[in-house]
Parts: sequence; C-alpha cells; structure tokens
Amino acid sequence: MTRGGGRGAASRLDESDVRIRPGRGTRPRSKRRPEHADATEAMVVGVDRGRWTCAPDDDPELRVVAMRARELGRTPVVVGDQVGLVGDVSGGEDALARIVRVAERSSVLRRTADDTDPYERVVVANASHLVIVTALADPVPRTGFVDRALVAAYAGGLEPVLCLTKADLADPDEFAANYAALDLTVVVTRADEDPAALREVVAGRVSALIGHSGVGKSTLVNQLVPDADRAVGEVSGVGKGRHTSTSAVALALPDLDGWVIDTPGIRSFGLAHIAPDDVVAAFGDLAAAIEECPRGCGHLGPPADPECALDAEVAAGRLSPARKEALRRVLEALRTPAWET
Ligand SMILES: Nc1nc2c(ncn2[C@@H]2O[C@H](COP(=O)(O)OP(=O)(O)OP(=O)(O)O)[C@@H](O)[C@H]2O)c(=O)[nH]1
Ligand SMILES: [Zn+2]
Repeated sequence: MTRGGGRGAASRLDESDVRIRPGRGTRPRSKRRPEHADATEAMVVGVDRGRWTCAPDDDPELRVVAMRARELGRTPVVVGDQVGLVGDVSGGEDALARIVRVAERSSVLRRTADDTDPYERVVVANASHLVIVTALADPVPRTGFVDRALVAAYAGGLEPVLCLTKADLADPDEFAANYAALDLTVVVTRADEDPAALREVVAGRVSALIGHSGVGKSTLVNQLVPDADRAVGEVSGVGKGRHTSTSAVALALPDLDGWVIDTPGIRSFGLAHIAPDDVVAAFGDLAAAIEECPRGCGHLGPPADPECALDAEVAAGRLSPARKEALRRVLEALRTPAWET
C-alpha cells in the first residue's frame, strides 16, 4: 500500500487488546456495508482515548478526528487501519466523524505483554515492512528481541528489516553475522549521518518501526520526518507537551510518498498468540536442517526431541549453535500456550 502527502498532526495511540481465542482465526473480517458507499476512505494515523485521528485518502494532509460507530461493535481499530468515515469529515476543531467500517487488513503486527498474556495487542495494521531497530551499544544489542520481532513480522505478513543504530559506538558486523544466513535486509545507521539506506527501505511504503526504549528510534524518525518532533532521550510519559514515545503514530514521509509508523519503545515482545510452526517459519536459515527431523519433532533437543536434526547439523559444523539456541529459546518460552494457563 502506498500512501503519501500529509504530515504532522500526530496523536497518541492506544494499542488494541483482543483476547486470544484458541482455534479461531483472529483475522478481522471486512466490515464493508453497502449503505456506506459514500463514506470517506481514510487511514488511521493515531489513537487516543477513544478518538481516532485519520488522514483521508483524497486529502492526506487533513486530519479528521473520529469515534467508532456503534455498529462496529468491538472491532479493533489501530494505526494503519483503512477506514470508512461518515459524519463531519471537515477536520474542523470540533468536528467529529464516525468510523463505520474497517477494511480487511493486508498485514497485522501483533504482540502480547509476555508469553502467557492472554490478550494480544494489535500494534499496527497494513504496514508492509517492519523495521526492527536495535542499537549496537547503549543498550547492548540482544538477539532475543530481534528473533521475536522476526517471528511476529513473518506471522503477520510484514517484511522485516533489521536496522542497527548507533554505529558510531560499535562495529555492526558481529551482531549482523547472527542473521547472515537469513534473507534479511540489514541497514546500519548513526545519528550524525543521513540514514540513506533506511530512506530507500521506507520510500513509497508503510513501515512500522519497533524497538526497545532508548535504541534511537525517535532519532531515526526525526531524521526521516524532520518536522515529526519526536522527543529524543526523554523518559516515557514525562514529555513537556511534546510527543513522547508512549504512543504510536503514523507520520507521512516528506517527498518519499509513504508513511513511517513510530511505535512505543517496548520492554519485551510477547508471542503468546504464536504457534510453534510460525516460530520455526521465522528461522528460514534452519529450514533445510529441520526437513531432516523425524515426524513430530518439536526441535527442542534432548530429552524431548533426541533426534532433532539441528543437533546433528551443529555437531557437523554446518549450522551456527547460536541460531539453534535462538530457535529453542523461543520455542521453550512458548511451550505453555496462553489459553492453558
Ligand atoms: N552515540 C549515539 N547515540 C545515539 C544515536 N542515536 C540516538 N542516540 C541517543 O540515544 C538516546 C535514545 O535515543 P532516542 O532516539 O530517544 O531513542 P528511542 O528509541 O526513541 O527511545 P524511547 O523514546 O525511549 O522509545 C538519546 O540520548 C540519543 O541521543 C546514535 O546513532 N549514536
Ligand atoms: Zn527437530
């Protein structure tokens, strides 16, 4: 999806919590209703306490505040959602429109607070790319976060990109080597240089940025969208009238025809809603080895899975032990699904 035009007018986003229901797809169904054929098509760019800020497709610089129409029920509406608006869509100070439908999503980024949390949060809808932002130092980079974000990206239909920040503090090669065997775009940035490679990634697209607090996400967003005015280096929630990173917001890229969605810095990336197969699918570099596993192998290694082919491949020196361990760490953590706790 390619969107463009407007800028600024950011507002706070509340992630939408939906209880995970075992055995039922959580993909939202289209709410298209013929009686709203004249509705204004718009993209949600921010959410704040029951009010959604939307950018109309035919006037993307306008910001229309809307509430959810009763007929929508509990359908979650998040940043990136494509919605139909009726009512006062003038964008005037006291104008209030109603969201009467939410289009079927092309992608959904979901996470849970931890691996047993029964409520999944829909972080962003319809982003084509997920930029996983990791600092090379300060804070020290952790593969666990990247691995989990990769799982969520693939499961949600987003193409992941690894963005390694603060390259002035550490060499990117060592950390990037973890992902060398994955077909993954890696960009390296530093605050004192223009993020040209990242610009190329986000141009003409809708990209969501995600990362731990302090990795330099706001710094990046300010480089990509100079008038974004994202607060840098502030502790979340104590902004003085500026936007702190306690909320997500879609910002139009100037001249690049696309949007970046800045999401709040997060502490942990829970995957309670993810099935083991979807975890394995995110470790594409292990797929060939896993094909050799016996039927029903859970890939956890002995004693649960004594014949897991990953062990043989590592022993033969054909596979990185770190990647095997990385997969097992996520699988182990998810062994008790949320609905069984
Ligand atoms: N040395 C160095 N410091 C950086 C770089 N980018 C950002 N920083 C610093 O890292 C700190 C955190 O940067 P932010 O951009 O606020 O990070 P954030 O990820 O948005 O953090 P939250 O707002 O907590 O989510 C600030 O003190 C920045 O000045 C970089 O490339 N190099
Ligand atoms: Zn196995």
